[in-house]
Amino acid sequence: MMRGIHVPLVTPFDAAGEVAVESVEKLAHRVLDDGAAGLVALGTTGEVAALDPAERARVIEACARVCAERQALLTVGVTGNDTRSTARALRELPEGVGAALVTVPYFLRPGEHGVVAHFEALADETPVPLVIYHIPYRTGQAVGAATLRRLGAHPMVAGVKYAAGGIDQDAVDLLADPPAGFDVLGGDDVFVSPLLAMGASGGILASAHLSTRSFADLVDAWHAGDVARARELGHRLSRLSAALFTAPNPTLLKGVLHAEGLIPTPAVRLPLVEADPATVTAVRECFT
Ligand SMILES: O=C(O)C1=N[C@H](C(=O)O)C[C@H](O)C1
Repeated sequence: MMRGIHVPLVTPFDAAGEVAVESVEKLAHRVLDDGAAGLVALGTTGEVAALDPAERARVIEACARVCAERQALLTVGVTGNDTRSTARALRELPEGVGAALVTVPYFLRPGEHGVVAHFEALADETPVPLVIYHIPYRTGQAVGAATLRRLGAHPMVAGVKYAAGGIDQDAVDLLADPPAGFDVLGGDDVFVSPLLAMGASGGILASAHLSTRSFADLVDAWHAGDVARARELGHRLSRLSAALFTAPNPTLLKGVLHAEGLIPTPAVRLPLVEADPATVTAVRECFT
């Protein structure tokens, strides 16, 4: 269901600090024109925590409009660390949303039994398929291959965005024997190429706002078994991603998109602060 590159869109702000909806739509069309398979709205990259409910609704609406027109999958980030409110947020997702990217409950550290109970409860009542967002360096909660395999057997769990901060033993175990129909998507930009080499279906990558076509080609090359091309693209793109993540995401990405004339301002909301111009220049040198 989730093969290919899914771009977690930034939320651009205009000079008055309001969400620049027109710019969201333009970016969405641009990445889909360049080979992305779908969009992710309200991810970390979209600064979801800094948006109020009305702003979140406008971002989803804009992305849903574009995805409907382009027949692309729209995934929406749903973050929460209690099961009841997360289930409510899933039930309230509007028309046009095709999947939900749901973070492993963060900060609380409920243990893997708690993670299983959380996702099974959500999967039993969600209106759209779930993608588990596994990012232990942000959530504080480990989730092993056996747990992901068990959750992946649920018909409403479509996959995992795998962001363990590297290629760990659980990634190797999971990709050796994933549940049928369960997609493993790279979520750490720098490590997407090795994950694809091991059998991942694609990636949810902020870096794919830039060089979208090359990221899509990277997925295709690994899937087609064109190792020479995949390696060359993988090494090149990992340098771009490494440069892009030398400052907190999406500060640098927004700086670059603004410098390229693709969003009206580089503004981010506190506690994020804008990237300095020298780092923006360093990233631009990686893809020009
Ligand atoms: O918003 C996302 O989805 C992503 N967030 C990650 C992060 O900010 O650490 C990076 C990844 O590329 C996608």
